[in-house]
Amino acid sequence: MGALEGVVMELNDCAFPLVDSIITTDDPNVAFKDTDYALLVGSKPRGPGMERADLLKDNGAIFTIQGKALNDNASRDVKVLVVGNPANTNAFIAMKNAPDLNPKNFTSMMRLDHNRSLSQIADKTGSHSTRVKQMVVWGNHSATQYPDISFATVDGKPVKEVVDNDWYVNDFIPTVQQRGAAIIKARGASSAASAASAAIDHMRSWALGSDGGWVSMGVFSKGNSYGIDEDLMFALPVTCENGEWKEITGLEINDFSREMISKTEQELISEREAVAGLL
Ligand SMILES: NC(=O)c1ccc[n+]([C@@H]2O[C@H](COP(=O)([O-])OP(=O)(O)OC[C@H]3O[C@@H](n4cnc5c(N)ncnc54)[C@H](O)[C@@H]3O)[C@@H](O)[C@H]2O)c1
Repeated sequence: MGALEGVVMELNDCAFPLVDSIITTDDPNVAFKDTDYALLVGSKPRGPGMERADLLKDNGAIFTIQGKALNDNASRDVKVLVVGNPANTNAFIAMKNAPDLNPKNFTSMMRLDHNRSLSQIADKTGSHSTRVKQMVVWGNHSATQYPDISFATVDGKPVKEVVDNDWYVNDFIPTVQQRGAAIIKARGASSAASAASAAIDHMRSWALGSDGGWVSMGVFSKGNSYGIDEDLMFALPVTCENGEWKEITGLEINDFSREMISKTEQELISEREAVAGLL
């Protein structure tokens, strides 16, 4: 709680025009009272020698409590963004522990992966990230994620016509998948500014709309149009309008994409199995 006081001092010192007051608490029932936007960032990092299943369980305990507190206290229209890793499964646990809230209110952060993809394409093609459209990242926020350029355009041209397939498969995909690790290696600390910026992008699109633009969000997969397991928190291509996200349906999935989507789907299914006791 001492460190939190320092955070509040910094927030006050930013003199943000929209900050009215700040409540500090370690009680989720107080923190989530009438909450409209919840950014769940706190989670336990993976320690040396820690198995993935142990990490899932330890973090699962955090997100069970937060899901219940959101269920009992938050606004019925609350928008929840889970950033803390493993973000998709943590969001899934929170959602399952909030049965009175619409599952569509829970999302996990894939926007950083989406933005990383835009930036890599812009760099490769000598364009700008704002000129890259219709990017899709499927699946889990992990090394199995599938950054898919099948529908993407740059300066109005299909990206697939501008870059060669070898770069796409052997350079672009692994670079985006491993970007988090590359940043840790270079900086000695995990991505912070880019992650915070992506969280703002995610919430801004969700709340204010994406103007028809495609964005990637980890969302509840129930009823998805791509044959993906219907009980996962899975990154899909969406547009946002009127405070709601909507899946982009009807995209043609080729064999390569199907294989990549299936791989990340299998990982999420195994994560779900590891936390079955918390759901
Ligand atoms: N989805 C993404 O794209 C993405 C990107 C960047 C970081 N992340 C993840 O976001 C998380 C936060 O990253 P960071 O760099 O700020 O890590 P950090 O270690 O600096 O901060 C984690 C915070 O979680 C808090 N915490 C620990 N246990 C908690 C609990 N039971 N309840 C609430 N809070 C608790 C810790 O006190 C700490 O302040 C990590 O899990 C990281 O892997 C995700």
